[in-house]
Amino acid sequence: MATDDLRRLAETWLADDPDPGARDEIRDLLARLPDSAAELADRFAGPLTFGTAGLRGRLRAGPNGMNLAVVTRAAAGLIGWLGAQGEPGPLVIGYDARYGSRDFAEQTARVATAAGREALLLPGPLPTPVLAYAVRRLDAVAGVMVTASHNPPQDNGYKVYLGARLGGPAGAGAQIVPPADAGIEAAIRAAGAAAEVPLGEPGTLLDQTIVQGYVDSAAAVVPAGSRELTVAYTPLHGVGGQVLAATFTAAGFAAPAVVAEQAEPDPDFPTVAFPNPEEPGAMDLLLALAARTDADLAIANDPDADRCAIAIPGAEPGRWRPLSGDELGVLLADHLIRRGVAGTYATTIVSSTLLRALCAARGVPYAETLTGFKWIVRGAEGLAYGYEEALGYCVAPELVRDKDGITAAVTVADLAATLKAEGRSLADRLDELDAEFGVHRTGQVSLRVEDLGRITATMARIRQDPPKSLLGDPVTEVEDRLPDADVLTLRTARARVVIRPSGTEPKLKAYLEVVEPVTGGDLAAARARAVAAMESGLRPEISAALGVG
Ligand SMILES: O=P([O-])(O)O[C@H]1O[C@H](COP(=O)(O)O)[C@@H](O)[C@H](O)[C@H]1O
Ligand SMILES: [Mg+2]
Repeated sequence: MATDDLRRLAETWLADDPDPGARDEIRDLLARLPDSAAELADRFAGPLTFGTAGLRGRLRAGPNGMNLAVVTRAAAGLIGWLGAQGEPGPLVIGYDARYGSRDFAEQTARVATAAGREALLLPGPLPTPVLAYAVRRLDAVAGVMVTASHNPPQDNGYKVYLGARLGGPAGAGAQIVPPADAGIEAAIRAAGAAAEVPLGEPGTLLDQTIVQGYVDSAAAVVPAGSRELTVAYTPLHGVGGQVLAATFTAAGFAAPAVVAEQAEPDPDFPTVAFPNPEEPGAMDLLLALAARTDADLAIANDPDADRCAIAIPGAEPGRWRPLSGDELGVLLADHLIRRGVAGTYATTIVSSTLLRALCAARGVPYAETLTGFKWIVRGAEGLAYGYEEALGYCVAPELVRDKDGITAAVTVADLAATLKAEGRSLADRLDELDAEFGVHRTGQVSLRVEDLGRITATMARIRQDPPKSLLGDPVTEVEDRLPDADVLTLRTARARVVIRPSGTEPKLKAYLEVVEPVTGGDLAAARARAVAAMESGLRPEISAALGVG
């Protein structure tokens, strides 16, 4: 864009931005033109759009960031769209402990009340699943959760949920999907200037009853059983701590030992490089605590507590083994199937194929959807359970129509305690599943970029010239989901690779799977072959194909 056009865009925005800090940022960038041209162009590259999980972006001024002006217009668009649907009912609003979260939540409430809609604010920074629960429980017309989940501290985001009347039976309390997201985006564009959006009263602050309601229902997700279990836990500087501890004690477990440095919400996430349990090192303090307290199970939530990661004692004393989302996802499915929980079991096209095999063997209905929990929860009539490889699990779809790191945690604790009472462990159950179905080893390669164009270019290049062979086997199938979804799947006899751009972060992701049959009952040998195929074969091959490293 020409510098003059950029300057005009920025000046127009400046005149409308209600936040003095944000105005200073833009003024500063304008003063430093032409040196700041690239930065300004990026900030005005376009509006944030609804990705995998709502709006998400850097906290910074301009349309391509999360800031008060963008949130005001987003709220005005949402409220306008709800009005246009002719649906009455309250909007319920939650927020995490990130920079800006509370302000963005309160601004959303004011936009709602000015338009004559009741706004109900959750009583403090709380987990995303509490908001998703509240949308259903309070029969809200819609919900907003201000959070950027596990993203870096500089980010924030805005998740939008619809209640039963607009979301339909499967989508009641779930995040928005097309066409609602496009409709709301159009309403946001039409909302006009942020400065002209009317602001009303601050809305109604809900009391702790809603939190207690969630805690009681979450605890009731697990049936009575053994509660002999020692747990180490971290909320990873996020908002999960109190609700998780309350849920554990309500379910009859002892309160877990908590990583002290990460126990309280802190928007700087000071002890981790990325507050994402998937990232290397994020669980180090947790594993140290688990070893120190001789725990049976280590549990981490992501900062908005909709994800759950666990680690189990390793083969050698003092060593801990973090499980992948696929491992825990299949363990939970297996547990619920054994408990006789009827209905469809669902996962996504980027998760392990083990759930499909398990469901087929047990005669249980199975469904597969695109990436994102908004799709999983709509994946089937009569959903019993859903999970995705990104550490997301829904064990109680009638309670929370989204992933829920709290009910997942208490369910895996129930499973671990049940096994422990039988003198067995989660590791034993994983062994049994591998012996029965073969070792399904999954992994991920991701390309983090500064320039989003690199993602588009890489996808185009791989579409044009996909790898002909992987692990020495010919690629027998290349499945392209365009135009429905920007997803490419490659298959060989032993491996599967799914490549797609992230919808929440500037990343290209490849999801890898290698399946190694167990021959002659030798599980250890099959595992070793699977690890070698993944680490010395598929991972380097795909890293090279994507240009990672
Ligand atoms: O960030 P969260 O915890 O809200 O999680 C969100 O983003 C994840 C990553 O999505 P992507 O691969 O497109 O970046 C999705 O797997 C998940 O379903 C979605 O709810
Ligand atoms: Mg999250």
